[in-house]
Amino acid sequence: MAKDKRSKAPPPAAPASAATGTAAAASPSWPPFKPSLPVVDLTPESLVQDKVVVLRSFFPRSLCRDYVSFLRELPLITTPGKPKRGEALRVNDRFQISDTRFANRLWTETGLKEAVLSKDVAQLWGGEVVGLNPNIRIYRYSAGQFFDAHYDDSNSVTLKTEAGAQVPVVTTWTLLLYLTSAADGCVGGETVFYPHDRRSPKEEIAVSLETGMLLLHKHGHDCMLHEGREVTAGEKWVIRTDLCVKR
Ligand SMILES: O=C(O)CCC(=O)C(=O)O
Ligand SMILES: [Fe+2]
Repeated sequence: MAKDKRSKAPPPAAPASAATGTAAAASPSWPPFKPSLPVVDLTPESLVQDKVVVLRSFFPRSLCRDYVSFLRELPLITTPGKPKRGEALRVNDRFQISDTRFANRLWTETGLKEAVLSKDVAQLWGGEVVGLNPNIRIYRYSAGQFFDAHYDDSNSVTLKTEAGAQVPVVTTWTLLLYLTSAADGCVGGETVFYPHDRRSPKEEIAVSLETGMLLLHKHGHDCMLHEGREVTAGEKWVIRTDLCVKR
């Protein structure tokens, strides 16, 4: 695919307040992080040098189960089948909310902050990481659903700190937290990267789902072409946000 005709992920939706003309949607009562996190020593593991890093067992299996039961009750919306020009075809059910508190909790109450800022990987992120994008996206892919090949954009965002300060940031890496896998009956759904901008099976790097694994991949101008492969049985559940660095 030519770089100038890059297929992008659909843009983040406007906040609920702008979309509906009402007050921003109430934050869900996300389940507590129990047992307390992290449950394992979170050692970032590089899958593609400087581009893809994973943290295995970031969420224990029991917590993934609690989250899937909870997320199932949220008002997920099935994407319309036909993407706008230049946008990737995404066929899944999705819930999206701007939730600063949950983004802060994921960052500070899980061991993620320490793992991301640890000196072995701290230089990867393209600046000083200050937190996660409050734009939280939940995806459910059932049999037949997928996210076609695309690139993720970098976005400018303002982060609110606990102390009330506003910090201008830019997103640099995508964060995907897988809540299900083959162990839970989900077949397919791998996240597949194409390092040379073409969808070549010979060059693909397919990351299999692992329950509780967190994956980070570089996005913006040198994002790798990637896709969420079709799920053929069971359900793939993902929490998506992004790393934010100071701008
Ligand atoms: O679900 C996946 O494996 C990929 C998701 C993705 O590419 C995205 O959220 O931009
Ligand atoms: Fe993506």
